[in-house]
Amino acid sequence: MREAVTAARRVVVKIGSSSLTTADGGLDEARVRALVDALAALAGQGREVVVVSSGAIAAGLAPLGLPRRPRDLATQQAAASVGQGLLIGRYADSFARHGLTVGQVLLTVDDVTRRAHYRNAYRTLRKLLDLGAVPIVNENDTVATQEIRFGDNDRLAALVAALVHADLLVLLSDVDALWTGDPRRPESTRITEVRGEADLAGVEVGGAGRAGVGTGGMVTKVEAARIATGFGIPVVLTAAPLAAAALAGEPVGTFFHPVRQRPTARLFWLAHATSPRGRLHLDPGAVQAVVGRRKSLLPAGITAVDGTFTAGDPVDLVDAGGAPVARGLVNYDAVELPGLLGRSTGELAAALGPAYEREVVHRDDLVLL
Ligand SMILES: Nc1ncnc2c1ncn2[C@@H]1O[C@H](COP(=O)(O)OP(=O)(O)O)[C@@H](O)[C@H]1O
Ligand SMILES: N[C@@H](CCC(=O)OP(=O)(O)O)C(=O)O
Repeated sequence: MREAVTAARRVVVKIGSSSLTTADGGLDEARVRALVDALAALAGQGREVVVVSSGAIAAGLAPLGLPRRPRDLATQQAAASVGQGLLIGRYADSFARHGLTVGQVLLTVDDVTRRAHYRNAYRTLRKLLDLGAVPIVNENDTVATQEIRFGDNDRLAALVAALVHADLLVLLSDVDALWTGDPRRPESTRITEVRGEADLAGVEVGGAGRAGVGTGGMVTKVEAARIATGFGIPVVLTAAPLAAAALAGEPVGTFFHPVRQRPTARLFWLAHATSPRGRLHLDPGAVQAVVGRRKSLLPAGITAVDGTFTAGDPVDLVDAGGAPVARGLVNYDAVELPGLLGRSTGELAAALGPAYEREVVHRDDLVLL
């Protein structure tokens, strides 16, 4: 029996497209209902459930007469727009059979990475749970552009788990566990527990199983498990039909133990959840100061700036060879920086005023990569 599972009060359950659709790609009502039965039982025990559900694009294909998952973003967005409504309708009906109400929550990357936004997302999710509703989360595919898109709900689920301070993350897929290699190969074996990085050494994590249905395959699930366990949240990875057994603490699937040693949640967030909006090129002295001595980054050590960002955005700090060495929240807009580069803070304060004495990235807002 897995005690971390049975003791969990707040649980985030992520379900992949491959577990919600039929072989020809339509939404499979029986599967949604079976999953909801397992989740409703959990809610019936007084535990809080947040569902992160994929399947909007898959559910929109048939109604639009599309034979397979489109490659271009605009058609994917159209499919998601049609499919999301059908998907939430299925969940609403299935949960209603158990007397439960669902709330749809569509999130973009910004909603879970920018501080002001994630507080907002947290408040909404918290309120839904307080009111006894089941939040059904998905990425807001219809508005997300390629650059600002997660594209995979595994990572989104890990971030939502961190956001709501979940006690457990369950990743449900069409494969019963993490295997040492492609599960179809005879030499591959099931991995029952992962205690840390060492247990993942040598594991071959491949792409999506059913071509045209799932997106990230095992790569994004293992990454999601790393993110969640880094926040101190245990993870169970298993197949959708084993959801009830997994939630009852039975030793099915793969259990990822939480990693004890962890950076503060905010910096972990910065390293894993944010996409950099630009790059600051550092001279060797600045790399030494930031990486070696954990100092703030000053304008004097920056040689060039790429990207269009505004103050508060995440940016990567790169060395002379262009390799990222750290990520941080920048204190200036991209357009302001070129005029400041190479100048000391004293000189800038004298020329431009005391506001220009501030660091470009403060050391409290920096995480080494
Ligand atoms: N080491 C591995 N262990 C388990 N499954 C793997 C592994 N490598 C690749 N896979 C594939 O990953 C698939 C699950 O990912 P995906 O199709 O994206 O699912 P979902 O739609 O649930 O997110 C499995 O069907 C399996 O074929
Ligand atoms: N947001 C997309 C899902 C993207 C995704 O992560 O899919 P999957 O790999 O099946 O979990 C959708 O609803 O179609």
